[in-house]
Amino acid sequence: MHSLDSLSRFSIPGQLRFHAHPTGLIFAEIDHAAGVASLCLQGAHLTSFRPKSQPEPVVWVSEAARYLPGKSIRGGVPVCWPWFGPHASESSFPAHGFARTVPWAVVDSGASQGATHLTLQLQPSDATRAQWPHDTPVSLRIRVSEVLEMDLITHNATAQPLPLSEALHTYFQVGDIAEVQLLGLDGCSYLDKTEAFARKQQQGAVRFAAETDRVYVDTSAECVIVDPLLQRRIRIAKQGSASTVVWTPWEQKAAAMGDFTAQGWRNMLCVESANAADNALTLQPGETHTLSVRYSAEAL
Ligand SMILES: O=P(O)(O)OC[C@H]1O[C@@H](O)[C@H](O)[C@@H](O)[C@@H]1O
Repeated sequence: MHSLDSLSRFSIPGQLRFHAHPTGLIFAEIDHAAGVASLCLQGAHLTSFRPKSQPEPVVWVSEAARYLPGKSIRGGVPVCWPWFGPHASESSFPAHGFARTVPWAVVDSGASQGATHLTLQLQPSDATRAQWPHDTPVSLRIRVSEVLEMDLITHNATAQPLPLSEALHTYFQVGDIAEVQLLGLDGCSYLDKTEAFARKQQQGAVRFAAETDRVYVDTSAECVIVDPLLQRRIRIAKQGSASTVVWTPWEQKAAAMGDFTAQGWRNMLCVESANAADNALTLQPGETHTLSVRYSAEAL
C-alpha cells in the first residue's frame, strides 16, 4: 500500500496533491483550472467532482458517508467489479464486487490535453484472489477539467474466457429527486429490481416518486438529468457500456442504510454506466475491455 511519501512523485504542484484522512485512507485532490475532484485510493473511489463554472457539485457524496478501511463510501463513483449486484453463486461475497473496498495503487499522473489525469491499478491480494482467482489487471483512468472522464480498463491475461459484470456507480447531485427527469432511456427494456426483476419498457422520461432500482439493458445512449431546481442539465455519455442502472433509495431504504442523512437521499440520483444482467461480458483470452464515461453540466 502507498505511504504519502511514496506518492509525492505523482504530485503536480498546484494541480494534484495527496493527503491522509484521519482514518488513514489516502485521497488525491485534483485542482484543475476548470474543475476540482477528490478520489480515495481505496477503491479508486472518486468522491467529488465540480466544474468550476458550477456552484454545486456534479458528483454527490453523502454528508453521513464513512471513510473507513475496507468499507465502501456512500456516494461518489464506486467501482463495481468484477461483478455487479450479488455474486452469481456465493452469497457471502460482497455485493458489487470487491474493487470498491480494496487498495488501488497510483501508477501514473500528468497534465496534458487540457486536463489533469490520474491512473490507478487494483492491487490483488490473497483476499481478492480467494474471490476471483483470475489474472485480470484492472485500472481506472480519470481526467478532470470542465468535464470528468473515466475509463475502467480490464485485461484478461488468462487463457480462458471469463464472465464479468461491472459498473461505474455514479451518484449525481440533484436539487430534489422528485423534480428531476432523466432523458435518454425512452423505449428501452429494463429489469425492475423493486418488482422481482420484472421486465418492462420505459415510456418517455424517467421520473421519481418512490424507490427506483432498474437495470436498463441494450442501451449505450447518452442520458441527461434535467434539474429545474439547480437549473442545469447533467450529460452522461458512455462507451463500452450496454446497460444503464438507475437507482434512488427513497426515504425508507435510505434510513435503513445508515450512511444517509435524513434528507440526503433527496439530493442524489444514481445513473450507472454498466455491463450487467443481459449485458454481462465474456472477456476472451488476451482481450482488453474499456468502459468509458464522460460527465458534463450545462445551464438549462
Ligand atoms: O448499498 P450498495 O451496495 O452500495 O448498493 C446500492 C444500490 O446499488 C444499485 O446499483 C443497485 O441496483 C441497488 O439494488 C443497490 O441497493
